[in-house]
Amino acid sequence: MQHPLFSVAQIRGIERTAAAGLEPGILMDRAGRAAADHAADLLGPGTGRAVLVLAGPGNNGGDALEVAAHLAAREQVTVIHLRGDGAQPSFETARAIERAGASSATFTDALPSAEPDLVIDGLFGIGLTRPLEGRGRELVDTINEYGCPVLALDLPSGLDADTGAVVGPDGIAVRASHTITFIGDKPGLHTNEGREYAGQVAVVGLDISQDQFPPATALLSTPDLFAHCLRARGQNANKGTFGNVAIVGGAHGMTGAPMLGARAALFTGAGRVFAAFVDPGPAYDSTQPEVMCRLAGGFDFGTATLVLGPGMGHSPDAVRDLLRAFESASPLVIDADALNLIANSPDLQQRLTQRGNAILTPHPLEAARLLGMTVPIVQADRLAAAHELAARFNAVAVLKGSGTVIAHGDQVAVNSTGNPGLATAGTGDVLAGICGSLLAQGWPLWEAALGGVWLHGAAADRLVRRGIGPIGLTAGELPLAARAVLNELVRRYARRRS
Ligand SMILES: NC(=O)C1=CN([C@@H]2O[C@H](COP(=O)(O)OP(=O)(O)OC[C@H]3O[C@@H](n4cnc5c(N)ncnc54)[C@H](O)[C@@H]3O)[C@@H](O)[C@H]2O)[C@@H](O)CC1
Ligand SMILES: [K+]
Repeated sequence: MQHPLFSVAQIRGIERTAAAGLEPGILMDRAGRAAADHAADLLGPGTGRAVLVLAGPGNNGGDALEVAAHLAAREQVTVIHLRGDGAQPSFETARAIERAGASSATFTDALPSAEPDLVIDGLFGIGLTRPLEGRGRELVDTINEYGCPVLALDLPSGLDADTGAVVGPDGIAVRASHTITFIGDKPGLHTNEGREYAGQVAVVGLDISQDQFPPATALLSTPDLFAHCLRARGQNANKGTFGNVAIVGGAHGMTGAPMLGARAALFTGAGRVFAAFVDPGPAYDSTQPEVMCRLAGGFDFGTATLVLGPGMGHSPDAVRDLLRAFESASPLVIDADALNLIANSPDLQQRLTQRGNAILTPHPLEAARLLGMTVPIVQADRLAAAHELAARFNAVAVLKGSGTVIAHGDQVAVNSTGNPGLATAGTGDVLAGICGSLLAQGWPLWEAALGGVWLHGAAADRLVRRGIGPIGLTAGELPLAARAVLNELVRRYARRRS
C-alpha cells in the first residue's frame, strides 16, 4: 500500500471540500476524539495522571481543547490556552473552548510545578505563519526539557509541514515523542528536522472519503514501492545473471572508499564486482578477495554498471575516467568527488544531461554545489531541491540526509528508514554501491534508488536494534546488515506473490 504525503495547500483543499458536506465542527470532533484515544494509549491503563494541554489561538488549539475535554473525565488535566491577538475563534474552536471549560480541566497561565505524565501540544498546526515568540516560545522551551511523552497534534508546533524546517529565523519547535496528524500525512514530518521533532507519526484520515484526495505531493518510501523488483533466485542462476558492478574512484590515499562500495555491491547480490582505481591501487582486497581490483584507465566501462566517485579525487585522470564513463551506455550511480567534478564543469553537466541513465546521490553540500546555491537554501525545501536536481540533470536525484528525498520527473519520495548512526565516513560509498548493485541486477533507475536508500537505512536500523550504534556504527558493518535485510524482504515479498 502506498503512503501518500500531502502539502498544506492540499490538506486545506481536502478539508474545505469535506467540511462543505458535513455538519460544522465534525472534523474537529473526529480529530479531538482520535487524539484523545491516542493520548489514552500513551498513558496506558489507570486514571488520575497529570496531563498538560497547551492550546493555541487557532483550530490546532481547538483540537487540543477537545482532547482536554475528553481526557478530563479520567485524568488530572491542566490547560494553558494562549488566546493570541484577540481574533475571534472559529465556530468549532469556540465550541471546544466551551466543552473544555465545562469539563473538570483546570485552566491556568502558569506551568505546573511538577513535570506531568503527558503533554499535549496543540499550540500551532498548519496555520503557523511566523517563528514562535513570547509565551509560546517560553512554553516550548520548557516542555522540550521534560522527559515525559509529548503528543503533538497535527504537527509539532514550530515545524513547517511542507519542508520539515523549523520556522525561523532563530526558530524553535516542540520536540514531540509522538505526532498524530490529521486528514493526511505531511512531508515535513519525515524529512529535514521533521524526524527529529515529530517522533512516531500516526495518521488519522477523519473518515474523509479517498475520492476527495488529490494525487499526493510525494510518497513515503516503503518496500511496497519497489517490491515488484524483489525476486527469489532461481535454481539455475549463475553469476552472470546478476550483473557486473564497477566502483570507479580510489585516488591515491582514498582506496578505502571504492572498497566499501564494492563490498556493499557484493553483499547485496551483484554477480561480479570490480574496484577500478583512478591511481594505481591495491592488487586485491584481502578481506574481500571476491572484489576484482583494476586500473580504471584500462577498464572497459561498457561491461558493468558504474558507480562513479568514491574517493575519486579531482585529478585530470579522474576527469578522463568520468568522460569515458559518460561515453559508455552503462547505467551510472554518481557520487562524491564525481558530483563535485560535475558541479565545476559545464561540459560534464551537458554530457550528463544528454546521456541520462543515471542516479545522483549528493549530500546537501554536493547538491548545493550542483545547483549553485547554498546548503541552507537546499535544506529549506529539500523536496524542491531534489526535484530541481532531477530535472536539471535528467537523472534520478537522491538528496541524502535525515529523510532522504528521491526525485525523478514528477515523482518524489521521502525515505522512511535510517538513523544518526549513518552520520559517519564511508556510509555514502556503501549507499552508492547498493544502488549500483540493484541496477546491475536489472532494477530500473527509480526502483534501484528507492530500494538502495531504503535498504541502506534499514541496515543501519537493524544494527542499532542489535546494540551496534548509533554511536560508533561503522560504514563497513552496513553491507552485511543490508544483505540480511534484503534476503528477509525477498522472502517476505516472494511469499506474498505466491
Ligand atoms: N483544517 C481542518 O479541517 C482541520 C483542522 N484541524 C486543525 O486545525 C489546524 C489548523 O488551524 P488554523 O488554520 O486555525 O491554524 P493554527 O491553529 O495552526 O494557527 C493559526 C493561529 O495562530 C496564529 N499564529 C500563527 N503563527 C503564530 C505565531 N508564530 N505566534 C503566534 N500566533 C501565531 C494565527 O494568527 C492564527 O490565529 C490544523 O493544524 C489542525 O490541527 C483539525 O481540527 C482537523 C480538521
Ligand atoms: K501542534
